[in-house]
Amino acid sequence: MTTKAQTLILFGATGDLSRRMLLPSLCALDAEDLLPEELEIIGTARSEMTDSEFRNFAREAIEKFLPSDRRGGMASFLNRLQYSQLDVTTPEGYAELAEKVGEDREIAIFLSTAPSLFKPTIEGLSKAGLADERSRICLEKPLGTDLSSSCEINDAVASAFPESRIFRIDHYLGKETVQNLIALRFANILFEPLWNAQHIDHVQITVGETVGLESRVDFYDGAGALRDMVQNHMLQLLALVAMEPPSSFDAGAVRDEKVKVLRALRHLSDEESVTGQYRGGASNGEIVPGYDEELGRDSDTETFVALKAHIDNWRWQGVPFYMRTGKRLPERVTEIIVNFRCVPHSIFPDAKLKPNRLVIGIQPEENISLSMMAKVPGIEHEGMTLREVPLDIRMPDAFTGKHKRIAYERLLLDLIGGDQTLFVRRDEVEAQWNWIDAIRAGWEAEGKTPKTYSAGSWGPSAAIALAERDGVSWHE
Ligand SMILES: NC(=O)C1=CN([C@@H]2O[C@H](COP(=O)(O)OP(=O)(O)OC[C@H]3O[C@@H](n4cnc5c(N)ncnc54)[C@H](OP(=O)(O)O)[C@@H]3O)[C@@H](O)[C@H]2O)C=CC1
Ligand SMILES: O=C1O[C@H](COP(=O)(O)O)[C@@H](O)[C@H](O)[C@H]1O
Repeated sequence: MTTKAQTLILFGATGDLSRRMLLPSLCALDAEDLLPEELEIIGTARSEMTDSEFRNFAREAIEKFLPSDRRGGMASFLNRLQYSQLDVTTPEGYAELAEKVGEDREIAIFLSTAPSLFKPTIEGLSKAGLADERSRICLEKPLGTDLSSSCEINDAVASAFPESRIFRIDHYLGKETVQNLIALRFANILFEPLWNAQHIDHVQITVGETVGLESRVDFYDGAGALRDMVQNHMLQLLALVAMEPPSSFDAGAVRDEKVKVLRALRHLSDEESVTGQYRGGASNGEIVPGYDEELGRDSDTETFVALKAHIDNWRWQGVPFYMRTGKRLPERVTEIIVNFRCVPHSIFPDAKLKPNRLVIGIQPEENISLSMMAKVPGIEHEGMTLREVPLDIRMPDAFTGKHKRIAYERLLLDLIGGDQTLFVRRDEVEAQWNWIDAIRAGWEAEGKTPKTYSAGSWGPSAAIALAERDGVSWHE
Protein backbone atom coordinates (compact mmCIF):
# COMPACT_ATOMS: atom_id res chain seq x y z
CA MET A 1 0.00 0.00 0.00
CA THR A 2 1.30 3.48 -0.89
CA THR A 3 1.75 5.81 2.04
CA LYS A 4 0.94 9.49 1.87
CA ALA A 5 3.75 11.91 1.19
CA GLN A 6 4.94 13.86 4.18
CA THR A 7 7.07 16.30 2.18
CA LEU A 8 6.26 17.87 -1.17
CA ILE A 9 9.23 19.40 -3.01
CA LEU A 10 8.12 21.89 -5.61
CA PHE A 11 10.76 22.67 -8.26
CA GLY A 12 10.02 25.83 -10.25
CA ALA A 13 8.19 27.21 -7.20
CA THR A 14 8.62 30.83 -8.32
CA GLY A 15 7.29 30.20 -11.85
CA ASP A 16 4.03 31.03 -13.56
CA LEU A 17 2.46 27.57 -13.16
CA SER A 18 3.29 27.52 -9.49
CA ARG A 19 1.75 30.98 -8.94
CA ARG A 20 -1.39 30.48 -10.97
CA MET A 21 -2.22 26.84 -10.30
CA LEU A 22 -0.06 24.87 -7.88
CA LEU A 23 0.14 27.10 -4.80
CA PRO A 24 -3.57 28.10 -5.06
CA SER A 25 -4.54 24.42 -5.47
CA LEU A 26 -2.52 23.36 -2.45
CA CYS A 27 -4.01 26.19 -0.39
CA ALA A 28 -7.55 25.17 -1.43
CA LEU A 29 -6.83 21.57 -0.40
CA ASP A 30 -5.49 22.77 2.93
CA ALA A 31 -8.58 24.92 3.49
CA GLU A 32 -10.72 21.80 3.11
CA ASP A 33 -8.49 19.72 5.40
CA LEU A 34 -7.60 17.42 2.54
CA LEU A 35 -3.82 17.58 2.97
CA PRO A 36 -2.10 15.18 5.37
CA GLU A 37 -1.65 17.00 8.65
CA GLU A 38 2.12 16.60 8.69
CA LEU A 39 2.69 17.60 5.04
CA GLU A 40 5.52 20.10 4.59
CA ILE A 41 6.00 21.89 1.28
CA ILE A 42 9.48 22.97 0.20
CA GLY A 43 9.60 25.35 -2.75
CA THR A 44 12.78 25.59 -4.72
CA ALA A 45 14.13 27.70 -7.62
CA ARG A 46 17.23 29.78 -8.42
CA SER A 47 15.89 33.04 -7.02
CA GLU A 48 17.19 33.97 -3.60
CA MET A 49 14.43 33.98 -1.01
CA THR A 50 13.98 33.32 2.66
CA ASP A 51 11.18 31.09 3.94
CA SER A 52 9.23 34.16 4.91
CA GLU A 53 9.71 35.80 1.50
CA PHE A 54 8.46 32.64 -0.15
CA ARG A 55 5.41 32.66 2.10
CA ASN A 56 4.71 36.23 1.05
CA PHE A 57 5.13 35.24 -2.59
CA ALA A 58 2.66 32.39 -2.04
CA ARG A 59 0.19 34.64 -0.21
CA GLU A 60 0.15 37.11 -3.09
CA ALA A 61 -0.32 34.33 -5.63
CA ILE A 62 -3.21 32.85 -3.64
CA GLU A 63 -4.88 36.22 -3.18
CA LYS A 64 -4.67 36.78 -6.92
CA PHE A 65 -5.64 33.36 -8.22
CA LEU A 66 -7.84 31.66 -5.61
CA PRO A 67 -11.34 33.00 -4.79
CA SER A 68 -11.48 34.31 -1.23
CA ASP A 69 -14.14 31.78 -0.14
CA ARG A 70 -11.75 28.94 -0.96
CA ARG A 71 -8.66 30.18 0.92
CA GLY A 72 -9.57 29.19 4.48
CA GLY A 73 -7.42 30.85 7.11
CA MET A 74 -4.36 30.67 4.81
CA ALA A 75 -2.04 30.86 7.83
CA SER A 76 -2.08 27.09 8.37
CA PHE A 77 -1.18 26.61 4.70
CA LEU A 78 1.56 29.25 4.69
CA ASN A 79 3.05 27.63 7.79
CA ARG A 80 3.65 24.46 5.80
CA LEU A 81 5.91 26.33 3.35
CA GLN A 82 9.70 26.50 3.33
CA TYR A 83 12.08 27.58 0.60
CA SER A 84 15.42 26.19 -0.55
CA GLN A 85 17.42 28.08 -3.15
CA LEU A 86 18.92 25.78 -5.76
CA ASP A 87 20.17 25.92 -9.34
CA VAL A 88 19.31 22.45 -10.57
CA THR A 89 22.21 22.45 -13.04
CA THR A 90 24.89 22.76 -10.34
CA PRO A 91 25.63 20.21 -7.59
CA GLU A 92 25.49 22.75 -4.74
CA GLY A 93 22.20 23.15 -2.99
CA TYR A 94 20.93 19.56 -3.15
CA ALA A 95 22.60 18.65 0.18
CA GLU A 96 20.87 21.58 1.86
CA LEU A 97 17.57 20.51 0.30
CA ALA A 98 18.08 16.94 1.60
CA GLU A 99 18.80 18.34 5.02
CA LYS A 100 15.61 20.38 4.96
CA VAL A 101 13.63 17.29 3.97
CA GLY A 102 15.14 15.18 6.76
CA GLU A 103 15.29 11.40 7.14
CA ASP A 104 12.50 8.84 6.98
CA ARG A 105 9.92 10.95 5.24
CA GLU A 106 7.80 9.96 2.26
CA ILE A 107 8.51 12.48 -0.49
CA ALA A 108 6.55 13.73 -3.51
CA ILE A 109 8.60 15.77 -5.98
CA PHE A 110 6.88 18.04 -8.53
CA LEU A 111 9.02 19.25 -11.44
CA SER A 112 7.36 22.46 -12.63
CA THR A 113 10.40 23.42 -14.69
CA ALA A 114 11.40 23.15 -18.34
CA PRO A 115 11.93 19.48 -19.33
CA SER A 116 15.52 20.33 -20.35
CA LEU A 117 16.15 20.64 -16.60
CA PHE A 118 14.72 17.23 -15.68
CA LYS A 119 17.95 15.31 -16.31
CA PRO A 120 20.26 17.44 -14.12
CA THR A 121 17.54 17.64 -11.47
CA ILE A 122 17.21 13.87 -11.31
CA GLU A 123 20.98 13.43 -11.13
CA GLY A 124 21.16 15.95 -8.30
CA LEU A 125 18.27 14.31 -6.45
CA SER A 126 19.87 10.86 -6.82
CA LYS A 127 23.23 12.01 -5.49
CA ALA A 128 21.54 13.65 -2.53
CA GLY A 129 19.65 10.44 -1.70
CA LEU A 130 16.30 12.03 -2.54
CA ALA A 131 15.38 9.61 -5.35
CA ASP A 132 15.15 6.40 -3.34
CA GLU A 133 12.08 4.27 -2.64
CA ARG A 134 10.54 6.91 -0.36
CA SER A 135 10.16 9.34 -3.32
CA ARG A 136 7.75 9.69 -6.20
CA ILE A 137 8.16 12.22 -8.99
CA CYS A 138 5.65 14.24 -10.97
CA LEU A 139 6.42 15.71 -14.42
CA GLU A 140 4.74 18.64 -16.15
CA LYS A 141 4.20 18.73 -19.88
CA PRO A 142 5.60 19.12 -22.50
CA LEU A 143 7.20 15.68 -22.36
CA GLY A 144 9.23 16.18 -25.49
CA THR A 145 8.50 17.54 -28.94
CA ASP A 146 8.38 14.16 -30.67
CA LEU A 147 8.72 10.46 -29.86
CA SER A 148 12.49 10.49 -29.74
CA SER A 149 12.84 13.53 -27.43
CA SER A 150 10.04 12.12 -25.27
CA CYS A 151 11.94 8.81 -24.96
CA GLU A 152 15.04 10.75 -23.92
CA ILE A 153 13.13 12.49 -21.12
CA ASN A 154 11.47 9.25 -20.06
CA ASP A 155 14.83 7.43 -20.05
CA ALA A 156 16.40 10.14 -17.89
CA VAL A 157 13.58 9.87 -15.37
CA ALA A 158 13.57 6.06 -15.51
CA SER A 159 17.29 6.01 -14.62
CA ALA A 160 16.31 6.96 -11.07
CA PHE A 161 12.57 6.23 -10.70
CA PRO A 162 10.61 3.09 -11.64
CA GLU A 163 7.40 3.67 -13.62
CA SER A 164 5.37 2.94 -10.46
CA ARG A 165 6.78 6.13 -8.94
CA ILE A 166 6.48 8.41 -11.99
CA PHE A 167 3.42 10.67 -12.27
CA ARG A 168 3.01 12.40 -15.66
CA ILE A 169 0.52 15.26 -15.55
CA ASP A 170 -2.18 15.83 -18.11
CA HIS A 171 -4.24 18.47 -16.34
CA TYR A 172 -7.35 17.55 -18.37
CA LEU A 173 -7.52 14.32 -16.36
CA GLY A 174 -7.94 16.44 -13.23
CA LYS A 175 -11.05 18.15 -14.61
CA GLU A 176 -14.22 17.03 -12.86
CA THR A 177 -16.26 16.36 -16.02
CA VAL A 178 -13.46 14.35 -17.59
CA GLN A 179 -13.63 12.03 -14.60
CA ASN A 180 -17.39 12.12 -14.89
CA LEU A 181 -17.06 10.75 -18.40
CA ILE A 182 -15.63 7.59 -16.83
CA ALA A 183 -18.55 7.49 -14.38
CA LEU A 184 -21.08 8.10 -17.15
CA ARG A 185 -19.74 5.22 -19.22
CA PHE A 186 -19.03 2.68 -16.53
CA ALA A 187 -21.49 3.39 -13.71
CA ASN A 188 -24.58 3.31 -15.94
CA ILE A 189 -26.04 0.41 -17.88
CA LEU A 190 -27.70 2.77 -20.35
CA PHE A 191 -24.87 3.66 -22.67
CA GLU A 192 -22.55 0.66 -22.88
CA PRO A 193 -24.80 -1.53 -25.11
CA LEU A 194 -25.01 1.37 -27.59
CA TRP A 195 -21.38 2.47 -27.33
CA ASN A 196 -20.09 1.02 -30.58
CA ALA A 197 -20.05 1.32 -34.37
CA GLN A 198 -23.47 -0.30 -34.65
CA HIS A 199 -25.16 2.57 -32.83
CA ILE A 200 -22.75 5.51 -33.00
CA ASP A 201 -22.34 7.39 -36.26
CA HIS A 202 -19.46 9.65 -35.29
CA VAL A 203 -17.85 11.46 -32.36
CA GLN A 204 -16.71 15.08 -32.21
CA ILE A 205 -14.20 16.55 -29.78
CA THR A 206 -13.78 20.33 -29.74
CA VAL A 207 -11.38 22.32 -27.58
CA GLY A 208 -11.85 25.99 -28.46
CA GLU A 209 -9.86 28.80 -26.90
CA THR A 210 -10.49 32.52 -27.32
CA VAL A 211 -7.01 33.52 -26.17
CA GLY A 212 -4.09 34.07 -28.53
CA LEU A 213 -0.43 33.52 -27.82
CA GLU A 214 -0.41 34.68 -24.18
CA SER A 215 2.94 34.62 -22.41
CA ARG A 216 4.50 31.33 -23.53
CA VAL A 217 5.40 32.71 -26.95
CA ASP A 218 8.53 30.77 -27.84
CA PHE A 219 7.21 27.55 -26.43
CA TYR A 220 3.98 27.82 -28.43
CA ASP A 221 5.65 28.80 -31.67
CA GLY A 222 7.93 25.76 -31.37
CA ALA A 223 4.97 23.49 -30.67
CA GLY A 224 1.76 24.49 -32.50
CA ALA A 225 -1.77 23.29 -31.84
CA LEU A 226 -1.16 19.65 -32.77
CA ARG A 227 1.61 19.13 -30.24
CA ASP A 228 0.31 21.59 -27.63
CA MET A 229 -3.26 20.26 -27.40
CA VAL A 230 -3.92 17.18 -29.51
CA GLN A 231 -0.89 15.08 -28.52
CA ASN A 232 -1.92 15.17 -24.89
CA HIS A 233 -5.32 16.50 -23.78
CA MET A 234 -7.39 15.63 -26.84
CA LEU A 235 -5.95 12.16 -27.25
CA GLN A 236 -6.61 11.49 -23.58
CA LEU A 237 -10.24 12.56 -24.08
CA LEU A 238 -10.49 10.34 -27.14
CA ALA A 239 -9.00 7.40 -25.23
CA LEU A 240 -11.52 7.80 -22.40
CA VAL A 241 -14.43 7.91 -24.84
CA ALA A 242 -13.22 4.93 -26.84
CA MET A 243 -11.62 2.56 -24.32
CA GLU A 244 -13.05 -0.83 -23.38
CA PRO A 245 -14.47 -1.13 -19.86
CA PRO A 246 -11.51 -1.58 -17.48
CA SER A 247 -11.85 -4.39 -14.95
CA SER A 248 -11.48 -1.91 -12.08
CA PHE A 249 -10.89 1.78 -11.50
CA ASP A 250 -7.23 1.38 -10.76
CA ALA A 251 -4.18 2.79 -12.45
CA GLY A 252 -3.11 -0.39 -14.21
CA ALA A 253 -6.54 -1.40 -15.52
CA VAL A 254 -7.56 2.07 -16.76
CA ARG A 255 -4.24 2.80 -18.43
CA ASP A 256 -4.06 -0.65 -20.05
CA GLU A 257 -7.35 0.11 -21.80
CA LYS A 258 -6.41 3.64 -22.83
CA VAL A 259 -3.14 2.59 -24.38
CA LYS A 260 -4.89 -0.04 -26.53
CA VAL A 261 -7.00 2.72 -28.09
CA LEU A 262 -4.01 5.00 -28.64
CA ARG A 263 -2.13 2.19 -30.37
CA ALA A 264 -5.14 1.45 -32.59
CA LEU A 265 -5.24 4.98 -34.05
CA ARG A 266 -4.93 4.75 -37.82
CA HIS A 267 -2.37 6.99 -39.52
CA LEU A 268 -4.16 9.88 -41.20
CA SER A 269 -4.25 10.46 -44.93
CA ASP A 270 -3.48 13.89 -46.39
CA GLU A 271 -7.09 15.02 -46.65
CA GLU A 272 -7.91 14.01 -43.06
CA SER A 273 -6.19 17.00 -41.46
CA VAL A 274 -6.54 20.77 -41.80
CA THR A 275 -4.25 23.34 -40.21
CA GLY A 276 -4.84 27.04 -39.75
CA GLN A 277 -3.28 30.21 -38.39
CA TYR A 278 -5.32 33.19 -37.21
CA ARG A 279 -5.23 36.60 -38.83
CA GLY A 280 -6.12 39.74 -36.90
CA GLY A 281 -9.62 41.13 -36.70
CA ALA A 282 -12.61 41.46 -34.44
CA SER A 283 -12.76 38.71 -31.87
CA ASN A 284 -15.15 38.66 -28.92
CA GLY A 285 -15.82 42.37 -29.19
CA GLU A 286 -12.21 43.51 -29.51
CA ILE A 287 -9.76 44.00 -32.33
CA VAL A 288 -6.91 41.56 -31.92
CA PRO A 289 -3.66 41.19 -33.86
CA GLY A 290 -2.89 38.21 -36.07
CA TYR A 291 -0.53 35.45 -34.95
CA ASP A 292 2.49 36.76 -36.90
CA GLU A 293 1.91 40.24 -35.48
CA GLU A 294 1.66 38.92 -31.92
CA LEU A 295 4.78 36.87 -32.48
CA GLY A 296 6.67 39.71 -34.15
CA ARG A 297 7.84 37.57 -37.06
CA ASP A 298 6.50 35.32 -39.80
CA SER A 299 5.79 31.77 -38.76
CA ASP A 300 4.30 28.60 -40.20
CA THR A 301 3.16 27.32 -36.83
CA GLU A 302 -0.46 26.15 -36.80
CA THR A 303 -2.77 27.75 -34.22
CA PHE A 304 -5.67 25.56 -35.33
CA VAL A 305 -5.98 21.95 -36.32
CA ALA A 306 -8.91 19.76 -37.35
CA LEU A 307 -8.54 16.02 -37.80
CA LYS A 308 -10.64 13.06 -38.80
CA ALA A 309 -9.31 10.12 -36.80
CA HIS A 310 -10.16 6.42 -36.93
CA ILE A 311 -9.66 3.71 -34.36
CA ASP A 312 -8.90 0.40 -35.97
CA ASN A 313 -10.64 -2.10 -33.72
CA TRP A 314 -13.95 -3.96 -33.73
CA ARG A 315 -15.84 -1.49 -31.57
CA TRP A 316 -15.08 1.59 -33.65
CA GLN A 317 -14.76 0.33 -37.21
CA GLY A 318 -16.15 2.98 -39.56
CA VAL A 319 -16.78 5.58 -36.83
CA PRO A 320 -14.87 8.81 -37.47
CA PHE A 321 -13.65 10.87 -34.53
CA TYR A 322 -13.59 14.51 -35.66
CA MET A 323 -11.31 16.65 -33.51
CA ARG A 324 -10.62 20.36 -33.66
CA THR A 325 -8.79 22.81 -31.48
CA GLY A 326 -7.45 26.31 -31.90
CA LYS A 327 -6.60 29.69 -30.46
CA ARG A 328 -8.71 32.80 -31.12
CA LEU A 329 -11.86 30.80 -31.78
CA PRO A 330 -15.28 32.32 -31.01
CA GLU A 331 -15.73 30.50 -27.70
CA ARG A 332 -13.78 28.93 -24.89
CA VAL A 333 -15.41 25.53 -24.97
CA THR A 334 -14.37 21.94 -24.47
CA GLU A 335 -16.98 19.37 -25.40
CA ILE A 336 -17.41 15.85 -26.62
CA ILE A 337 -20.38 15.03 -28.81
CA VAL A 338 -21.41 11.45 -29.36
CA ASN A 339 -23.73 11.30 -32.36
CA PHE A 340 -25.87 8.17 -32.46
CA ARG A 341 -27.30 6.62 -35.62
CA CYS A 342 -30.86 7.18 -36.81
CA VAL A 343 -33.57 4.69 -35.90
CA PRO A 344 -33.56 1.92 -38.53
CA HIS A 345 -37.15 2.64 -39.62
CA SER A 346 -39.37 5.63 -38.91
CA ILE A 347 -43.04 5.06 -38.13
CA PHE A 348 -43.59 8.84 -38.32
CA PRO A 349 -43.54 9.58 -42.05
CA ASP A 350 -44.26 13.29 -41.55
CA ALA A 351 -41.58 13.87 -38.96
CA LYS A 352 -37.94 14.53 -39.63
CA LEU A 353 -36.31 12.36 -36.99
CA LYS A 354 -32.98 13.58 -35.69
CA PRO A 355 -30.49 11.08 -34.33
CA ASN A 356 -29.89 11.15 -30.57
CA ARG A 357 -26.87 13.13 -29.48
CA LEU A 358 -24.98 13.02 -26.20
CA VAL A 359 -23.16 16.28 -25.46
CA ILE A 360 -20.58 16.14 -22.69
CA GLY A 361 -19.65 19.70 -21.79
CA ILE A 362 -16.32 19.87 -20.02
CA GLN A 363 -15.81 23.63 -19.86
CA PRO A 364 -16.76 26.35 -19.26
CA GLU A 365 -20.06 24.73 -18.25
CA GLU A 366 -19.93 21.25 -16.79
CA ASN A 367 -23.00 19.51 -18.08
CA ILE A 368 -24.19 16.44 -19.87
CA SER A 369 -27.12 16.63 -22.23
CA LEU A 370 -28.86 13.97 -24.29
CA SER A 371 -31.02 15.11 -27.17
CA MET A 372 -34.15 13.01 -27.68
CA MET A 373 -37.13 13.12 -30.04
CA ALA A 374 -40.38 13.80 -28.17
CA LYS A 375 -43.99 14.52 -29.03
CA VAL A 376 -44.98 18.18 -29.03
CA PRO A 377 -47.80 18.34 -26.46
CA GLY A 378 -51.34 19.13 -27.64
CA ILE A 379 -54.14 17.71 -29.71
CA GLU A 380 -54.45 20.46 -32.27
CA HIS A 381 -51.92 18.82 -34.60
CA GLU A 382 -53.03 15.93 -36.67
CA GLY A 383 -51.17 12.72 -35.90
CA MET A 384 -47.89 13.25 -34.07
CA THR A 385 -45.63 16.27 -34.21
CA LEU A 386 -42.17 15.48 -32.94
CA ARG A 387 -39.39 17.75 -31.79
CA GLU A 388 -35.85 17.32 -30.51
CA VAL A 389 -35.60 18.12 -26.77
CA PRO A 390 -32.60 17.97 -24.46
CA LEU A 391 -32.39 15.99 -21.23
CA ASP A 392 -29.93 18.06 -19.21
CA ILE A 393 -27.79 17.24 -16.21
CA ARG A 394 -26.12 20.41 -15.06
CA MET A 395 -23.40 19.53 -12.58
CA PRO A 396 -23.80 22.51 -10.23
CA ASP A 397 -27.55 21.78 -10.08
CA ALA A 398 -27.08 18.07 -9.54
CA PHE A 399 -24.46 18.54 -6.83
CA THR A 400 -25.32 21.86 -5.22
CA GLY A 401 -22.76 23.34 -2.91
CA LYS A 402 -19.80 21.99 -4.85
CA HIS A 403 -17.54 24.66 -6.29
CA LYS A 404 -15.46 24.48 -9.42
CA ARG A 405 -12.04 23.16 -8.62
CA ILE A 406 -8.71 23.83 -10.26
CA ALA A 407 -7.83 20.60 -12.12
CA TYR A 408 -4.49 20.50 -10.28
CA GLU A 409 -6.24 20.06 -6.92
CA ARG A 410 -7.28 16.49 -7.72
CA LEU A 411 -3.91 15.69 -9.30
CA LEU A 412 -1.84 17.09 -6.43
CA LEU A 413 -3.95 15.18 -3.95
CA ASP A 414 -3.46 11.95 -5.91
CA LEU A 415 0.28 12.60 -6.20
CA ILE A 416 0.49 13.09 -2.44
CA GLY A 417 -1.66 9.99 -1.92
CA GLY A 418 0.32 7.95 -4.48
CA ASP A 419 -2.60 7.13 -6.82
CA GLN A 420 -1.49 7.01 -10.49
CA THR A 421 -4.92 6.42 -12.08
CA LEU A 422 -5.28 9.98 -13.40
CA PHE A 423 -1.66 10.23 -14.57
CA VAL A 424 -0.32 9.21 -17.95
CA ARG A 425 1.85 6.10 -18.29
CA ARG A 426 4.97 6.05 -20.45
CA ASP A 427 3.48 3.72 -23.06
CA GLU A 428 0.50 6.07 -23.48
CA VAL A 429 2.72 9.11 -24.03
CA GLU A 430 4.77 7.20 -26.55
CA ALA A 431 1.74 5.89 -28.45
CA GLN A 432 0.45 9.48 -28.55
CA TRP A 433 3.74 10.78 -29.97
CA ASN A 434 3.92 7.96 -32.48
CA TRP A 435 0.60 9.01 -34.00
CA ILE A 436 1.39 12.73 -33.88
CA ASP A 437 4.85 12.25 -35.44
CA ALA A 438 3.25 10.44 -38.40
CA ILE A 439 0.84 13.35 -38.94
CA ARG A 440 3.68 15.86 -38.86
CA ALA A 441 5.79 13.73 -41.21
CA GLY A 442 2.82 13.73 -43.62
CA TRP A 443 2.54 17.53 -43.41
CA GLU A 444 6.25 17.88 -44.10
CA ALA A 445 6.15 15.47 -47.04
CA GLU A 446 3.23 17.36 -48.58
CA GLY A 447 4.68 20.79 -47.76
CA LYS A 448 1.44 21.59 -45.95
CA THR A 449 1.28 25.09 -44.47
CA PRO A 450 -1.55 26.50 -42.35
CA LYS A 451 -4.51 28.14 -44.07
CA THR A 452 -5.50 31.48 -42.65
CA TYR A 453 -8.63 32.09 -40.59
CA SER A 454 -10.01 35.24 -39.04
CA ALA A 455 -9.65 35.62 -35.30
CA GLY A 456 -13.09 34.95 -33.82
CA SER A 457 -14.07 32.35 -36.44
CA TRP A 458 -14.16 28.54 -36.19
CA GLY A 459 -10.98 28.06 -38.23
CA PRO A 460 -10.40 27.84 -41.98
CA SER A 461 -13.30 26.87 -44.22
CA ALA A 462 -11.46 23.65 -45.06
CA ALA A 463 -12.12 22.52 -41.48
CA ILE A 464 -15.86 22.87 -42.04
CA ALA A 465 -15.49 20.97 -45.31
CA LEU A 466 -13.57 18.16 -43.56
CA ALA A 467 -16.77 17.23 -41.73
CA GLU A 468 -19.32 18.40 -44.30
CA ARG A 469 -18.09 16.20 -47.08
CA ASP A 470 -19.15 13.28 -44.86
CA GLY A 471 -22.54 14.93 -44.30
CA VAL A 472 -21.54 15.96 -40.78
CA SER A 473 -21.82 19.43 -39.22
CA TRP A 474 -19.63 20.53 -36.37
CA HIS A 475 -21.70 21.01 -33.23
CA GLU A 476 -22.21 24.70 -32.40
N1 LIG B 1 2.53 28.17 -17.08
C1 LIG B 1 1.61 27.33 -17.50
O1 LIG B 1 0.41 27.63 -17.57
C2 LIG B 1 1.98 25.96 -17.91
C3 LIG B 1 3.31 25.53 -17.84
N2 LIG B 1 3.62 24.26 -18.19
C4 LIG B 1 5.01 23.80 -18.13
O2 LIG B 1 5.46 23.82 -16.78
C5 LIG B 1 6.83 24.16 -16.73
C6 LIG B 1 6.98 25.44 -15.90
O3 LIG B 1 6.27 26.45 -16.54
P1 LIG B 1 6.18 27.95 -16.02
O4 LIG B 1 5.94 27.99 -14.57
O5 LIG B 1 5.23 28.64 -16.90
O6 LIG B 1 7.64 28.49 -16.33
P2 LIG B 1 8.35 29.77 -15.75
O7 LIG B 1 9.42 30.13 -16.71
O8 LIG B 1 7.39 30.80 -15.30
O9 LIG B 1 9.05 29.21 -14.42
C7 LIG B 1 10.14 28.35 -14.46
C8 LIG B 1 10.56 28.01 -13.04
O10 LIG B 1 11.76 27.25 -13.11
C9 LIG B 1 12.76 27.86 -12.29
N3 LIG B 1 14.07 27.63 -12.89
C10 LIG B 1 14.50 27.98 -14.12
N4 LIG B 1 15.77 27.59 -14.30
C11 LIG B 1 16.14 26.97 -13.15
C12 LIG B 1 17.35 26.37 -12.73
N5 LIG B 1 18.44 26.29 -13.50
N6 LIG B 1 17.39 25.83 -11.50
C13 LIG B 1 16.31 25.90 -10.68
N7 LIG B 1 15.13 26.45 -11.03
C14 LIG B 1 15.07 27.00 -12.25
C15 LIG B 1 12.36 29.33 -12.29
O11 LIG B 1 12.79 30.00 -11.17
P3 LIG B 1 14.03 30.97 -11.08
O12 LIG B 1 14.02 31.83 -12.29
O13 LIG B 1 13.82 31.64 -9.79
O14 LIG B 1 15.15 30.03 -11.04
C16 LIG B 1 10.85 29.21 -12.19
O15 LIG B 1 10.48 28.95 -10.87
C17 LIG B 1 7.28 24.35 -18.19
O16 LIG B 1 7.79 23.14 -18.68
C18 LIG B 1 5.99 24.68 -18.91
O17 LIG B 1 6.02 24.36 -20.28
C19 LIG B 1 2.67 23.36 -18.57
C20 LIG B 1 1.36 23.71 -18.65
C21 LIG B 1 0.91 25.05 -18.36
O1 LIG C 1 -1.82 22.62 -21.88
C1 LIG C 1 -2.33 23.63 -22.32
O2 LIG C 1 -3.62 23.88 -22.01
C2 LIG C 1 -4.12 25.20 -22.09
C3 LIG C 1 -5.63 25.07 -22.04
O3 LIG C 1 -6.01 24.52 -20.82
P1 LIG C 1 -7.47 24.76 -20.25
O4 LIG C 1 -7.50 23.98 -18.98
O5 LIG C 1 -7.61 26.25 -20.04
O6 LIG C 1 -8.41 24.26 -21.28
C4 LIG C 1 -3.68 25.89 -23.36
O7 LIG C 1 -4.08 27.26 -23.34
C5 LIG C 1 -2.17 25.84 -23.47
O8 LIG C 1 -1.76 26.40 -24.71
C6 LIG C 1 -1.69 24.40 -23.38
O9 LIG C 1 -0.27 24.37 -23.28
